[in-house]
Amino acid sequence: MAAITRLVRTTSSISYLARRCLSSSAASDANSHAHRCNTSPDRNVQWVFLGCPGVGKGTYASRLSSLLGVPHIATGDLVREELASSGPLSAQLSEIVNQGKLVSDEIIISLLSKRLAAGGAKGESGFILDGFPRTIRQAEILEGVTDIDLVINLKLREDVLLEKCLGRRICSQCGGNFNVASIDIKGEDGNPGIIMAPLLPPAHCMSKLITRSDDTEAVVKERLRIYNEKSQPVEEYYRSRGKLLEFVLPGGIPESWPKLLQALNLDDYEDKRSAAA
Ligand SMILES: Nc1ncnc2c1ncn2[C@@H]1O[C@H](COP(=O)(O)OP(=O)(O)O)[C@@H](O)[C@H]1O
Repeated sequence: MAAITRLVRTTSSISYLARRCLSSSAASDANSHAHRCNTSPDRNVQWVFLGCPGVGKGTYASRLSSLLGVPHIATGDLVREELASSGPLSAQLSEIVNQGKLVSDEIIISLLSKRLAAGGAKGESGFILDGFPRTIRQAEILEGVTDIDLVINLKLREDVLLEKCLGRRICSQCGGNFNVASIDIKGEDGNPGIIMAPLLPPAHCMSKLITRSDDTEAVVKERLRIYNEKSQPVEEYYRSRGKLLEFVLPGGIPESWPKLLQALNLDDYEDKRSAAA
């Protein structure tokens, strides 16, 4: 309970800086809202990324965060930092994460509150959340304390998700995220194929690559199962509030990034920003 009260305090203190991208007619479709969203340089977005493990939430959230100048806050990273710190929660978290289960709402909200408070103290405003909310309860708590402008729901077929999770690599030195999976699925029965080139590290990272301990086949399958059970209802939660933008990834970063920017009406954002300067 204390953690939730803290989240209330920290998110309310930053929410006044947010501008609503979506208009108040919540029943309207988020896709058309997103097209009309007039992002300006003084705007601090409060966006959420949803999507299955391996879909690329981290990649696209991090790119958008650099483009828009707002922090990218991934609760999975907060959990991994806590694990690495060998703090009081670390043994308990390690068991949960390595089984592919969700950490309790209390713990995740406590980690998120601390992160938001630390950002607030540094003058951060706006955010792109990645990996939160993952349960209806988390969504309700978030909705109760702040205005989420837009929820981007990334989609990719399940066989690709598994391959992408198994191909994930992190450089133990620079922390860079890479992917060695090479996806080339031919279209069949009227369904389109999909090609995703690997995202290979530079030569100096090659010998330092590590794999997340929860990116094994059994654990990824369990995480996908849990996503369908606990997190898919969160999509419906935001859809019914007119905040959900569905985005089916057409391929790797080179094809998907420009199309995502287009869907968000951000394709000429840099030009708009320089024109306004
Ligand atoms: N919002 C959350 N609620 C509960 N557990 C979470 C949440 N975010 C992250 N976790 C925990 O951290 C793990 C890693 O999260 P993340 O890096 O987002 O993985 P994924 O690749 O599955 O999206 C999850 O499997 C879960 O145990």
